[in-house]
Amino acid sequence: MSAEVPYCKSCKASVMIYDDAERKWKTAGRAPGLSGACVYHHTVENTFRVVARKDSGGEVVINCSVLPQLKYNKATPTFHQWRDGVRTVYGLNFASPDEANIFANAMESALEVL
Ligand SMILES: CC[C@@H]1C=C[C@H]2CCN(C(=O)[C@@H]3CC[C@H]4C=C[C@]5(CCCN5C(=O)[C@H](Cc5ccccc5Cl)NC(C)=O)C(=O)N43)[C@@H]2C(=O)N1CC(=O)O
Repeated sequence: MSAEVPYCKSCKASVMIYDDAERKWKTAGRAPGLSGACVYHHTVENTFRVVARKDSGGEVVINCSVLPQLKYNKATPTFHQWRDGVRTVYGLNFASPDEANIFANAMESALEVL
């Protein structure tokens, strides 16, 4: 029984990573198409992380800790973003505002209990 449990359902989004050099968003991963993004809660350590996997092939395109100081930015009703430390900026282009809200609620509740 893993101590790590989903904090929300898997949310459909196109996962983007910001390329600082070119100053543009790039689609994360090799396979095209949508991913399932989920916030996981490690119930023993009380830590959280975001894991996103491509629908086709299951490639992991996000695996990042949700640190207490994380700023989650809802840039539009369907495009949310955050910085992982100082390195990477992740953007999630959600398939619908509902999916965006489900994911955002999980992130915001995680940040409240951290
Ligand atoms: C999938 C395409 C995508 C869809 C939607 C729109 C929405 C706006 N938008 C952007 O990329 C906006 C425009 C300016 C650019 C400039 C910089 C960026 C890029 C890197 C981060 N960033 C910040 O503004 C960060 C955010 C932040 C605030 C607070 C906490 C955390 C963070 Cl990460 N603010 C700081 C101060 O760093 C940025 O989001 N930017 C998206 C966009 O145009 N497109 C279409 C395309 O690209 O063709």
